[in-house]
Amino acid sequence: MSNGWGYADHNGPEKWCENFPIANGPRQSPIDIQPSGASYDESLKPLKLQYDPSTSLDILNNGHSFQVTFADDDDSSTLTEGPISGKYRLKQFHFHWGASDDKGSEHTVDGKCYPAELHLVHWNTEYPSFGEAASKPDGLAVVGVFLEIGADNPNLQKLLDAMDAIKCKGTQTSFTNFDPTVLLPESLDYWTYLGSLTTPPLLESVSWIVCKQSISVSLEQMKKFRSLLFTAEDEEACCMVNNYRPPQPLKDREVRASFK
Ligand SMILES: Cc1ccnc(S(N)(=O)=O)n1
Ligand SMILES: [Zn+2]
Repeated sequence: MSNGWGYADHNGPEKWCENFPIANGPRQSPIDIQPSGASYDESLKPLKLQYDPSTSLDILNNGHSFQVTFADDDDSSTLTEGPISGKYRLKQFHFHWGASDDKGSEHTVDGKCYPAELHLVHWNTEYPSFGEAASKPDGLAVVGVFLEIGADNPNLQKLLDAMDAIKCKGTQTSFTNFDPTVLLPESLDYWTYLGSLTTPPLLESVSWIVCKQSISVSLEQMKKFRSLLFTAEDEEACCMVNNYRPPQPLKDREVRASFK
């Protein structure tokens, strides 16, 4: 893979195993969630997400997605309870989406794809940093939220308005005073399982927490996502779409549900 990993035929998910053999590991993500195969676990606690909007810093096109990065030098924005032990700090959130509304999410539910999926990435404060945590089996916790076509979602608008400033790979702009709580669904019922990062280096360090309820996104708002580019200003333009990894084998794992 001469020019790094991506989502094209020559450097996409089917090729990642060449440079990242863990791609065929025992706890890869995403997965197809089959609700009938998930076991309700009464010991699972409700998610406790406490975010301080003043920790949001900037929004970046990293050439694979766009991400909003948060200050993580103290416990101002954290995830606790839920399926995890201890305290995890919010590092960033980003999305995955498709070229059309029939695909784009990474997790699927009984084979159903959503047009997009939000990932809120947190790291375990048992470890000194995100980088250290990312290599530990209990190092990360990612909350996944499906986006479903429906009414215009005003809570996405600040993100969409910033996209004109980050059209190309490597561009970023200030993105302050944003509370990611507004991106969460009303119900925080969830499925949880042990998995991995869904992009290289595909580290098997993620406790996945996938919300059962989706949030809405309009057709017009999805078109704005698709206006971003994988490419830098001095490269031939390639639309940022289909930046999702397909479901991976469940292998010897269980999926638990926080709800009956
Ligand atoms: C921070 C980070 C890196 C790679 N992959 C992910 S993801 N898509 O599993 O949330 N997050
Ligand atoms: Zn992701």
